[in-house]
Amino acid sequence: MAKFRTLDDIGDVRGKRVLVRADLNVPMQDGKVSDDTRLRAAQPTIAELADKGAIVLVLSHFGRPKGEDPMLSLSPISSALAKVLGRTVGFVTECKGPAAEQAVGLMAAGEIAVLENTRFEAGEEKNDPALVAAIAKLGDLYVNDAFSAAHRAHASTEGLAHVLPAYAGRSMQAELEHLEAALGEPERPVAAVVGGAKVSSKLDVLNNLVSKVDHLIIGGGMANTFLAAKGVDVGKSLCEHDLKETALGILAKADAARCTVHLPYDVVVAKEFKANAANRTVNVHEVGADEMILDVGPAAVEALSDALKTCRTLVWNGPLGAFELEPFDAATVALARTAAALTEAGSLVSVAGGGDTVAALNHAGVADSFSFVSTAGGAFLEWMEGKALPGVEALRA
Ligand SMILES: Nc1ncnc2c1ncn2[C@@H]1O[C@H](COP(=O)(O)OP(=O)(O)OP(=O)(O)O)[C@@H](O)[C@H]1O
Ligand SMILES: O=C(O)[C@H](O)COP(=O)(O)O
Repeated sequence: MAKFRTLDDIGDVRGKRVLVRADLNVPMQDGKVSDDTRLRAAQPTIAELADKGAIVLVLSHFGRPKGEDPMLSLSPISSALAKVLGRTVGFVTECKGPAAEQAVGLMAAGEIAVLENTRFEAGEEKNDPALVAAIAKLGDLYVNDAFSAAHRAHASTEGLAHVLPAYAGRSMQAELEHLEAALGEPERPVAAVVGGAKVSSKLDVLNNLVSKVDHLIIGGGMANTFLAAKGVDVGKSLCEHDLKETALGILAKADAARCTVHLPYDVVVAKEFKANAANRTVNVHEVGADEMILDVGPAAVEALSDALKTCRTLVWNGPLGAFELEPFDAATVALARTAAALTEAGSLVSVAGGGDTVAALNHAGVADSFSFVSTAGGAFLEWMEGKALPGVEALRA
């Protein structure tokens, strides 16, 4: 970490406007934050800066909006952040421009405000210098505390670091230190569990991961795409049919790299995507045309647990099933508990990351038993692949 400027190097911030890029992209259910891990991760940096008299302006994206979308406003999340911090948090309805400048101009030393979703701006994901300059007008200093968004070279995650004095926040610093300690030189065999719903963005990662791990356990929507690629009829399951060729390429690469790929052979299916939907456990070849695969089946989970017992290191991103909807949480909970028990027994180093993955581990009651739980999903996987993360690189001293 010596290569990065941190809050230890930031000097006197009293009265200075500090733009803090946090990751407030938290899971929501029924309009409420269902897991506040990322908000708690943002707390040390925000509190430290506010206590030192800075005017703290929190920047973040939320979801993947196409332009302005009231459903993806950060307003409700700023209230949740206030609860976590135990402090008053204001909300500014823009992240740049005259209205934002006026609102920030009225803030006093030690006050905190969240600015509106940076992805409402077309220039955010393009890292547009004009947007970078407009946001930079609001601040004197920039602190990046969003390791989980550091794989994006966006205006708020990368561009700002080039135009304002830039520092790593406490959460960013802790993530980099812990990941290096746990996974810098992982003990083999290494298993990776990759599940969840972001199939297209994670397929790229798998392509690189197969040459680095000994066991690749594929679950969630990811598994459906691989099963379909192998000719299985997955019915109405979440599946990216246009990526079947890519999936086959990954399987071939895994084979060449002697990486064992584990795909479910029994699955839990339902006709509706809702809690307690009528369901049945079937062989993957027996999924009905009107059914969805919502979880890995119990026989496959037992085999996965056995495979895990032979491993020394585990990296986990993405739940094995639709864990928010009981009983489709069963596979994720069972494998998480096996991993936690192995970690507690000292035979496994377990590192997990991902917004929903962390929520799933909390749901299983085992997050504290893992060796390290990262707030990051995609960024965590790219770090694991050995890729340079633009948001981290831009902070190098
Ligand atoms: N078989 C399935 N069908 C539909 N959705 C599924 C299935 N399995 C898992 N999911 C959904 O995947 C979502 C989580 O996927 P996601 O890829 O976002 O994981 P994550 O841990 O949040 O990683 P990241 O931080 O990279 O987003 C959950 O909402 C879960 O319901
Ligand atoms: O949830 C995440 O992994 C981060 O917040 C990044 O979100 P993104 O994948 O939409 O860029």
